Amino acid sequence: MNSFNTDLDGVKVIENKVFGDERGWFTESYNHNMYKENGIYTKFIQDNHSFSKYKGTLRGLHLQLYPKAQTKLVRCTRGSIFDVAIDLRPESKTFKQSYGIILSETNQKQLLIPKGFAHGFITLEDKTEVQYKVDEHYSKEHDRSIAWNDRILGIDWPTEVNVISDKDRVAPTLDTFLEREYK
Ligand SMILES: Cc1cn([C@H]2C[C@H](O)[C@@H](COP(=O)(O)OP(=O)(O)O[C@H]3O[C@@H](C)C(=O)[C@@H](O)[C@H]3O)O2)c(=O)[nH]c1=O
Repeated sequence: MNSFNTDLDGVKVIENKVFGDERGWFTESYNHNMYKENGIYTKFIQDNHSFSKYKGTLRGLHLQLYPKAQTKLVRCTRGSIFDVAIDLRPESKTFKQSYGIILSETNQKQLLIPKGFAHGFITLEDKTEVQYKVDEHYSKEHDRSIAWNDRILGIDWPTEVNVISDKDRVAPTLDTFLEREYK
């Protein structure tokens, strides 16, 4: 297993070993001890899986507020996505900065996103599946959405947004979110 730090403290890219043979391939997509050896001590307690029918489906930007904040370990198991982590930790040197990466069925990369970050992705192909582990259960009361096209965040989405949920379409700007939740 290889893990790389990014410019955002705690956000890591993970590449697990893939064993190919004439049948196809095998990989350990998660191994508690191996992740621990790479400094990831998170105890994951829920696995999530989403399927998006069309290219250009945008999910995000989402986070759960404390005390239900979640660490997420994200991978794409069918198709491909542009995945983004946004640092919303007010005390962080990289507050409001984001990190984006392509995760795909082919590259098998994973993105570790710490608590205090928002997360979102756009699908780059039809029929795309995303699976991710979280370390806190879903809580509707703590679940929040921030506008995917917020001007301060200025995320450079690599493809046009075609499909978005009603919740995400009317999500507040970052400023409104911070005013409501962090003051
Ligand atoms: C996230 C989640 C949703 N649900 C339900 C609520 C709702 O009725 C339905 C669809 O939920 P959403 O529209 O929030 O699904 P989605 O837009 O895919 O939400 C996800 O987006 C990505 C970017 C994340 O980072 C995730 O944490 C999560 O917020 O599933 C659960 O029961 N458990 C869960 O853990």
